[in-house]
Amino acid sequence: MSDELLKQHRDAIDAIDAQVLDLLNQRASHAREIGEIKGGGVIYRPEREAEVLRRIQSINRGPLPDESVARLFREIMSECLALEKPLSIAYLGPEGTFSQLAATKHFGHAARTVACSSIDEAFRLVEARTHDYVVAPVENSTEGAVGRTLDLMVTTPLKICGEVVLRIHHHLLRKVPGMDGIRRVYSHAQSLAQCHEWLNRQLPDGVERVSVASNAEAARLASLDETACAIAGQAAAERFALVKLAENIEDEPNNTTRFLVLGYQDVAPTGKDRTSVIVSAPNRPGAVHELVEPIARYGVSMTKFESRPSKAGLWDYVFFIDMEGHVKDAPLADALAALRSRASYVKLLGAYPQAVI
Ligand SMILES: C=C(O[C@@H]1C=C(C(=O)O)C=C[C@H]1O)C(=O)O
Repeated sequence: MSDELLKQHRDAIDAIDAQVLDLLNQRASHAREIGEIKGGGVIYRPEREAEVLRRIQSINRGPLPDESVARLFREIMSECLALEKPLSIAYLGPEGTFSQLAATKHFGHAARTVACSSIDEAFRLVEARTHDYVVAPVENSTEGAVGRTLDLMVTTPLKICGEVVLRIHHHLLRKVPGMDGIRRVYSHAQSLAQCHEWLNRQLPDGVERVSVASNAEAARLASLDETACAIAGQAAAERFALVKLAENIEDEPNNTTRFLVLGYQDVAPTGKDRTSVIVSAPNRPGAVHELVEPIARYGVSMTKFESRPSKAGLWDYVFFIDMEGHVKDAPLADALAALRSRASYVKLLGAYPQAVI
């Protein structure tokens, strides 16, 4: 490699960096001006952020991949927004949980993430306006619904204003190397279930499986006890300086969790949205079929249908339905109007941009 050639490229990079820096600060100045125009109103605009990310991907000519440029612009917007007003995001802690990763993936590193001791507490702190948004897991591709989040959605006054999709990798972590002398494995019940087959095959007989409040809590407990190990992700491994005994031990290679972002805010349509509702049907034959019939009739794509006990009466259910489209746009608006006329109860949980990254 010629030293002269190397120097030429590095000089070019230095000059470009100076321009990039200048342009970033120009962008930030506009964001700050926009903050003034908003005049203390809602600062975070998910519809605009989704539009920025989708546009960047559509005009990207490489060699950086679309996903990389979207990640970079995610951080740029995060820093610009923080000049208008720093956001605080409540999540199920402690630090190092997948919920925290999801919060940072969605809001970028300039947002402050606040660990809460339960999903309930995270909702309550945002409902009380102590924090701006809550990020809560709602479903996992292997294990299905997160019941507690769904139950909180029934009563919360908060609206869904975004979604985050996160690939979940689990590792077996321990304070010391080697499998000898392990007596128990800590993890969240969902993660124990997601790694069930691997644990059956690989763990020595008699190792107790102990479910705890979060994976980060599992990692913390394992950091205090050499006879224990934990199933948790990379962030928790780093935070508690644990040794990785085995990597990516999830049974399902595409293991993915979907999180919802909730706050006091309605979101305008972007052209690629999702709408979530809770409905209940009168308890008679064919009622559920009648309820969803308009969704099919108007050609709306239903991306989720989940039932939960309503807690109002025995064998009484509410249904969580996600549909592609925005409640303000046809054909979803028409389908929802028809659905309202048939359901005994409908709650609009929110209409929000589909996850971009
Ligand atoms: C600058 C704005 O405020 C925030 C920052 C954005 C950005 O940096 O592009 C986009 C949307 C908002 O979350 C805006 O509303 O346009």
